[in-house]
Amino acid sequence: MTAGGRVAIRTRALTKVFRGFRAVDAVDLEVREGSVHALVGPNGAGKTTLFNLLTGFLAPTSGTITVFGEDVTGLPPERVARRGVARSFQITSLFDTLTSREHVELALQGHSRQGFRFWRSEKLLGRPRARVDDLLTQVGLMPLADKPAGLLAYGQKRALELALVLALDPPVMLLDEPTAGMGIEDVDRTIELVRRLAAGRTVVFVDHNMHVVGSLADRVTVLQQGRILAEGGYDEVRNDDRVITAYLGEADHA
Ligand SMILES: Nc1ncnc2c1ncn2[C@@H]1O[C@H](COP(=O)(O)OP(=O)(O)OP(=O)(O)O)[C@@H](O)[C@H]1O
Repeated sequence: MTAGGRVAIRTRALTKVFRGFRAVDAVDLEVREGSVHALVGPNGAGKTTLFNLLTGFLAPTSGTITVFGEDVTGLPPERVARRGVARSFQITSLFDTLTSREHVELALQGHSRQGFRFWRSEKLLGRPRARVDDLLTQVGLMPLADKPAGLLAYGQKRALELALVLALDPPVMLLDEPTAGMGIEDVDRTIELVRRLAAGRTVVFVDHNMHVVGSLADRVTVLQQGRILAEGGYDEVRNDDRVITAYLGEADHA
């Protein structure tokens, strides 16, 4: 989790307009290599839209995105992924009848077919079985490797999602609400898991749970109405009056 000298992701004046509505508005974001960076903000602040822009799932209306200094603005997701940025997928993309092992095998096959050649570990390519076991072990699913995904508990499915993004071995990992919908036990297990997965890579995540943000993030960017409202360490932004007001405003409207 130590921040390196390089910038992993940088955006300049990044903007996404939906039919005249500025969902992301002139955002200058800097994610340092090796950091764990949280994106937070009230509902509708633009977190998901920003996430989709960073991973190529949406094309920006204007502004630029660079990954390790290279311009990726407007590139489709698979080409952004090839530059080292991969995101977690939600449970909705799991196949009920396939086992955890089969999911991970598929993810690894997709990975080698698309040729993520910048960072793949040659040593591991000849040992797919060992690699599958290793990934399942990392997320704690080895004992359930041969159970169909449809029969896994909610927290286990979320762990499988993490295994699938890890299969890509991305230098930059984007996690969309990794603890959403979890009970406290699964939340704490996931915090530990993400902390381990973050070693040696850059992680950007969106989460509404401030316990998760406080436990994991080296740096927090607070968005409101598409703009950066505040940025800094967790304690710094938590005590920022503008942030408190933004969240109180949300509670008022709830
Ligand atoms: N495809 C779209 N077309 C029109 N408006 C959109 C679209 N996607 C998002 N928006 C709007 O952009 C704003 C930001 O949405 P976004 O989902 O990025 O916010 P968020 O911070 O992720 O919110 P939440 O915490 O509720 O997930 C919202 O007002 C939303 O209604």
